[in-house]
Amino acid sequence: MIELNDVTVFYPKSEEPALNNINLSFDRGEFVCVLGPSGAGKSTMIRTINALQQATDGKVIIDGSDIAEWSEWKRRQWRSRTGMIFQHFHLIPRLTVEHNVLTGLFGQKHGIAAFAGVFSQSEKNKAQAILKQVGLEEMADRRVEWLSGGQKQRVGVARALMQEPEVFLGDEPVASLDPGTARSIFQLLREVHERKNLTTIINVHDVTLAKEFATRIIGLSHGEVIFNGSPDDLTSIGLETIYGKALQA
Ligand SMILES: Nc1ncnc2c1ncn2[C@@H]1O[C@H](COP(=O)(O)OP(=O)(O)OP(=O)(O)O)[C@@H](O)[C@H]1O
Repeated sequence: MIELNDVTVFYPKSEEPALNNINLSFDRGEFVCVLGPSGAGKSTMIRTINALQQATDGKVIIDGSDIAEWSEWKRRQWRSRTGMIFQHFHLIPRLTVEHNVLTGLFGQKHGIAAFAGVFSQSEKNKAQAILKQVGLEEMADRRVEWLSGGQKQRVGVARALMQEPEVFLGDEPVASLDPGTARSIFQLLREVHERKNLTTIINVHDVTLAKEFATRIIGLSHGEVIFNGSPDDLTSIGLETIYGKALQA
């Protein structure tokens, strides 16, 4: 379980906190979508959960253990248990699809071995099996730079799966995709989430996708939680509070 207890994050030289006294918990099996306008603190929350950003105040507790007390090695271990998916994919364009997927082992292997493409046959077989799950088995040898945005994000999901994660964190993973492709990526994420019984936390701007796929929605505004409930409970009034303007639920 992931718990944020009274978590506040100030960036250096900022007068306003990026996260302000956040209290949230995330259970295994939850598919949580985080909504909020630009600057609300969504990325900061993901980075704080991933131990990339330290809380200025409060505690981040993973399975009962306080992140602040962890060694850098333990933090890295935690990151290797969390699969990250990004808006701009963060893939290596000139490498093949399969090689990019294998870089998901980066946290578990020696960095140079991972980068130089030194992977065992069993690791390659695993990458192939994962590529099949995300519908890219025919594209293993293709360079990533030749793929469409949706295909690139499937590679991003496959790379995260290579880590055998317990947690999936997405920072606007569909913001660069057209609506149909965005929906198919959410379908894939939800499918993988259910198959692996993950904890999934996705920042998203698209309210319709959040309402369709999330088991719970969190609304952030100015670093504060202003909605935390089921998709059905998110009314147009709730959305107006999150975004500060009238939106249709
Ligand atoms: N590295 C940083 N240094 C200083 N301030 C930062 C830094 N990163 C984010 N901030 C500030 O912290 C606040 C929260 O930013 P954050 O990126 O978490 O919001 P967000 O909801 O993810 O926004 P977006 O939807 O635009 O990605 C903003 O005011 C932002 O300007």
